[in-house]
Amino acid sequence: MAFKAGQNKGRTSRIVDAEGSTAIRFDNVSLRYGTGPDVLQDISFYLDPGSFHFLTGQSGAGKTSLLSLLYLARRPTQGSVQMFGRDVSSAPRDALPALRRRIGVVFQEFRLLDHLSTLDNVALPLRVAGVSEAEIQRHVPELLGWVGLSRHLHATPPTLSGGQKQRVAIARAVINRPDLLVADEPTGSVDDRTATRLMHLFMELNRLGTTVLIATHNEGLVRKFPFERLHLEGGQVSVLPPLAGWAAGDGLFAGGNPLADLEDL
Ligand SMILES: Nc1ncnc2c1ncn2[C@@H]1O[C@H](COP(=O)(O)OP(=O)(O)OP(=O)(O)O)[C@@H](O)[C@H]1O
Repeated sequence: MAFKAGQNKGRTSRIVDAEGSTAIRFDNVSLRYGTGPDVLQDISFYLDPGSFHFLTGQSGAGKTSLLSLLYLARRPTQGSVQMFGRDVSSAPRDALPALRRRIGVVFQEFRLLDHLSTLDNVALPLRVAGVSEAEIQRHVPELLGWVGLSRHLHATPPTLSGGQKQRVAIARAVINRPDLLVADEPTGSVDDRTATRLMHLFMELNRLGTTVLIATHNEGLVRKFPFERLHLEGGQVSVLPPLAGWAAGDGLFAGGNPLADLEDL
């Protein structure tokens, strides 16, 4: 599959594996809002480059807060966050836009631009990166087809259902094949069958080298896929083993490309 257009050239200084993905390291990170209590309390963890994790925890446990540190919307109150081979928590403000372009984000509330079409929303990261219009017209409809939105290329977000908007948001997050994908409840507005198919899209992205972290309340999904869980509780984090009882390659993809039937959505 080729849902990006030549974006990996000229990148340097990362903790990388052979695929060009990134490692994540939190050291003694705390986060609080204003004068409130610590939402994250002195947490430390390391995620391998090219890994795939679920982020779990009850409502209010701090999942969105942790993701906001990863997509560089906030800095920790204490501690350091290492990504792309550097301490991003102390990176100068003018370094942040370039770092953010390497991160795909699916926001819980989608954050689509209502005045732009589906196609133009998804094309945004490519346009920012200077990808040619010809490539955009080739790649964006292809990806929107994979997520089942071929018939909605020119629709604007206010005319779409919640599940359709969610798939536009997912397409926008993955189109540029980011080094890191963080997704906040990315299957919260779709049915189980579509959720499973979207997981296949994330897994395909991961296979191509992207480090993936998916926050979810959907225990059925967590039980279905064999990924470790970064679990938040009481401001603390633990890395827990997969809930699914099968190993990657055991048969989920038997019969070919898992993305092949996404067009039927
Ligand atoms: N902007 C903010 N200002 C003040 N408090 C906040 C802010 N954002 C989150 N919080 C608080 O931080 C805590 C963690 O919230 P967060 O949204 O990170 O949890 P969550 O695990 O993502 O929850 P959910 O599963 O319901 O989305 C909550 O107590 C919440 O009220």
